[in-house]
Amino acid sequence: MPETTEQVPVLEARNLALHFDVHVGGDRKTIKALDGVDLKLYAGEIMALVGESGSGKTTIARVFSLIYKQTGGEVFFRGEPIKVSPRHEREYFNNVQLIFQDPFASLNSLKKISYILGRVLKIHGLAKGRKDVRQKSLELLERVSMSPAEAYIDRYPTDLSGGQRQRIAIARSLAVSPSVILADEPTSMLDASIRLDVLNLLKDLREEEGMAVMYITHDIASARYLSDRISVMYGGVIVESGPTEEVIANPKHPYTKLLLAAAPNPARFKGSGVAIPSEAAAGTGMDNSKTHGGCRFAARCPAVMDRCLSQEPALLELGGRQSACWLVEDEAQAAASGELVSH
Ligand SMILES: Nc1ncnc2c1ncn2[C@@H]1O[C@H](COP(=O)(O)OP(=O)(O)OP(=O)(O)O)[C@@H](O)[C@H]1O
Repeated sequence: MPETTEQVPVLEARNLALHFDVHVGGDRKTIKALDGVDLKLYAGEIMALVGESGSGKTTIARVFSLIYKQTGGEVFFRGEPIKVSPRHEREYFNNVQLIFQDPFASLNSLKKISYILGRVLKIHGLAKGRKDVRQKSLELLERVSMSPAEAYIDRYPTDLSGGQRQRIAIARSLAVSPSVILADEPTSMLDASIRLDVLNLLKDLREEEGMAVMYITHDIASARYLSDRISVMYGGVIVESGPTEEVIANPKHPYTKLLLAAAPNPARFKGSGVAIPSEAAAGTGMDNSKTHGGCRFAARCPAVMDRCLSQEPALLELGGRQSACWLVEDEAQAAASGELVSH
């Protein structure tokens, strides 16, 4: 959590854009997966990135994991622009690790757990000799509560449940002692009964090892359960961000209000992690290949005003919260002039 506003974020995106040129049935289209994202992740915090399908959440994780190169804007690690060269990448991946959605696809099912963990330890020069590699692999298993570790180390991923596989994937990323984990829907492929275990593991890693976690999800209830801060994405930009409880109790952006209204019970979290039925309850998702004159949420916004159709609101700071909405701009101006505004 930021102790002061001066604290340097461990990861930061400034005006980040990623536009994909695609060909659809002979036509060329530009998909604006990210279209000017401003985002900060601070050391030791859990920040949830929430939004419906196609809003750009995975694309952000992929840019921060150097899988995609942005087409605009900048990304920073500890205040320095992220450099892409073999030497810098290695150092970067010692600090920033990505956990994928699908623990079935991300682990080689033909190899034993001992090989999967030992390989990373050897590649990064973190263990030497068979005994040391095995000992450190056992320690990694204990860190993700796969205990007794001896009972798991000689098994194959196919012998394990989805939740256990995700723990192995997390253990593998912990081998380098990262300071940041990017967790892209880490529980969405798991049985409802074990989702909470994996979320609690991420919580423990933050508590015990001080890691920063960017938790990507559709599910605002699990975001509430896990995170200190929520950033809400819509159509390739952040439309609202702030301390989790404040955002849930008093959402500023009409899109966040719709997400909360569409969630079956935002106070619920029993580990079921049911995704927000946003399309059904809040209209259809945005077509991010179309150009929009004003606010990208205007077509779905119940509070739309004339200027929303022609001018795009910037992400505005208001008392430790941020929101990209003209209503909030009005509120900020009223606050500055001592008026009271109610919506
Ligand atoms: N490699 C690619 N080529 C073309 N378009 C892409 C590519 N990757 C992502 N997109 C598009 O970018 C947009 C954002 O996708 P992204 O996967 O980041 O969304 P998301 O919020 O993570 O959604 P989901 O929750 O469904 O994963 C979507 O319209 C997607 O189709």
